[in-house]
Amino acid sequence: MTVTLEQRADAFRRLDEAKLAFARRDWFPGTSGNLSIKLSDDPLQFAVTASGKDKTKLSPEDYLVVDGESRPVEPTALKPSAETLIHAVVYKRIPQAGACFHVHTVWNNLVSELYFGQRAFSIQGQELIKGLGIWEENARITIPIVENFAHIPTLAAAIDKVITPDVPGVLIRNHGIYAWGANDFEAKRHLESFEFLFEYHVRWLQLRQNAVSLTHTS
Ligand SMILES: CSC[C@@H](O)[C@@H](O)C(=O)COP(=O)(O)O
Ligand SMILES: [Zn+2]
Repeated sequence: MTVTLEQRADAFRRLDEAKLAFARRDWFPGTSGNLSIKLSDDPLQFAVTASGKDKTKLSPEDYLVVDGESRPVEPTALKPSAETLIHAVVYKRIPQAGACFHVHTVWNNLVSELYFGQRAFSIQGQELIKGLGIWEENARITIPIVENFAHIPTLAAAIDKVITPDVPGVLIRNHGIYAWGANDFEAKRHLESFEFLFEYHVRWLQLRQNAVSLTHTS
């Protein structure tokens, strides 16, 4: 299937929108983060952020199109995100994924470190779990956590082993989250829901700890 110039331009425009929305929340500290939107399945091609850019800004050199091996499909001086291989793994492992977003936040880093021992973080009974597309009564979700291997093929292989269509995300220890969805709208909803759940959980732990300390000092 050939990707048309219109599809490419539409994906770049959607990436601009997602990028600005996340930038407003300070989700791209120090040029971290990367975003992609799938353009075709067979052969796999997706639009992805160029490496090392300031993702709080828009420029004509922000994105490029790559194939399933993370190689640019068009002549370009741009370098794809250093973590493009992870996007490729998500699209190959979860064929229904149409967009994949990665951000580093303090809340996702705290949760990834707190629960790395269990290699997963679970949470139950929160309304925002519905934001992940899970509507059962009192649902519990479990997001896997992988080690932050510096060697990206090793990191991508670790992610490949643990992701499933049951939960649309994976945490990397003291690094960040990858969240995906059928399209950019859904991937953004999933990412925002995860981040709400992480922040809620860490704040709740802090409040509980403060309450315990108060009981012991009074
Ligand atoms: C300087 S932030 C850390 C980066 O190594 C990486 O984790 C990241 O998210 C951004 O890398 P990039 O190559 O710009 O997509
Ligand atoms: Zn990263």
